[in-house]
Amino acid sequence: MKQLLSFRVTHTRTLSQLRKTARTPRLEGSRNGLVTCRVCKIAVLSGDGIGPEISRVAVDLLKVAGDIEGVNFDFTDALIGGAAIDATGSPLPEETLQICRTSDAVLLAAIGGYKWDALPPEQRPEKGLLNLRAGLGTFANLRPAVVLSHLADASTLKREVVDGVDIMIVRELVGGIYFGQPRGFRTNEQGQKVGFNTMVYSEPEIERIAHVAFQLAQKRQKRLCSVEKSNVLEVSMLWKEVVTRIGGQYPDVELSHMYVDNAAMQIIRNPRFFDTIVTGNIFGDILSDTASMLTGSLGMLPSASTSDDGPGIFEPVHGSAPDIGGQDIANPLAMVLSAAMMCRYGLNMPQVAEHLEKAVTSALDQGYRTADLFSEGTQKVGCSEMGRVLLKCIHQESPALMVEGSTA
Ligand SMILES: NC(=O)C1=CN([C@@H]2O[C@H](COP(=O)(O)OP(=O)(O)OC[C@H]3O[C@@H](n4cnc5c(N)ncnc54)[C@H](O)[C@@H]3O)[C@@H](O)[C@H]2O)C=CC1
Ligand SMILES: CC(C)CC(=O)C(=O)O
Ligand SMILES: [Mg+2]
Repeated sequence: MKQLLSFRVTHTRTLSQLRKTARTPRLEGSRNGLVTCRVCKIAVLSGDGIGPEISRVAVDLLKVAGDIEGVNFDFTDALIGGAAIDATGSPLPEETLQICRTSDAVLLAAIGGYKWDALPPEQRPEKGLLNLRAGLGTFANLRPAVVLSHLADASTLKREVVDGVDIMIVRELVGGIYFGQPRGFRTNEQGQKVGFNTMVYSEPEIERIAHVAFQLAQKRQKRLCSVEKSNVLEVSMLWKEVVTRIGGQYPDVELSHMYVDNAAMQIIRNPRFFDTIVTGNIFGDILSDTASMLTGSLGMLPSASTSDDGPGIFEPVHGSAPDIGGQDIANPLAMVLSAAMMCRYGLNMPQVAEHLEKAVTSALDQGYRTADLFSEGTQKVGCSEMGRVLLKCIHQESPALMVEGSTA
């Protein structure tokens, strides 16, 4: 966790620079003319599957950490994904988008599930998430994959391969093949059904994500690897050309290029080669799930998605895990670390983030593991039990500030 923390501290300034309109929490209440509390409006989108279980843990921790630091989190629950389809017929109701737009940040768990898999593309839960990202313009998705020393043996790869890994994947989030037109189904001349999508990027779209990635790399190890498929795809040829040109403005950053198939292999073969990666929407999606296994579990990877203005979206990298939904066995740590990223980068409240991050470190130090990370010699806990352990850790760190009525 030390490495994760040091990444966070080191990069705070870059990320707040990226968020040109950093959300400034409102001030509320005064005692003898002194401000006593800050108010942060958070849209909570729990979604489907394990979503409600893991977001409950994060919200409970935020309340306690906020109380300790004099921050009043004003949470508004809103529907997205399958839950929204069931309630309203739409995977992203207009009301949800409005709540998100008027919030300081969006804390999202996950969407999707078997129940909705047969729906047409426009009506699926995934469409709700894509439309939310597009609606808020969150083009820069930062997905850190950091191997914590306590968990190096939890990876399916050897400790000597994963020890010390600290990769930042910068994924373009509102363009590429997930959004390109035309898309759909048609019938060809032979009467056969054909499905098609379009992978498209414009120069400005590549330029803005490249700037984000170079600026992040400047604050890290100053090595940026641009991942694409320019040996085959025109869209990737343009990607490489634009990233190379933007690189001229960042002579202190060593830029390399890699085809995505090779990158997937190198992440497994020699992950420490990578410092910062910049890539398009679908490649970043796939490579971040790949990189998650370096850390021991997909349930460990948080993310932050930022725009030029407006609230960011903070969500774990994983999906709704319908295979384990409702069983209280999911790992809530990616969700908790996403909430920490929200506090640190979305709300500029590093002191609140620290409570959450330290609680995660401390719970792992004490040997608590959810099923995905469990091994002999550690203590297996469920999702809500891990939540209680984390709350206890926060209270142990700040005993003098123990909040009346809180349930450690
Ligand atoms: N951002 C989002 O909301 C995303 C949603 N999805 C949706 O989620 C649904 C399931 O997709 P999958 O491909 O199965 O991906 P998934 O990420 O939900 O699950 C993949 C595997 O990882 C496990 N897993 C994931 N998160 C975990 C956690 N926190 N703790 C313990 N184990 C965890 C699952 O049990 C499963 O075995 C689909 O409907 C998909 O479209 C998928 C990815 C992202
Ligand atoms: C639309 C989502 C399901 C895409 C995804 O897997 C992700 O963003 O990680
Ligand atoms: Mg994904």
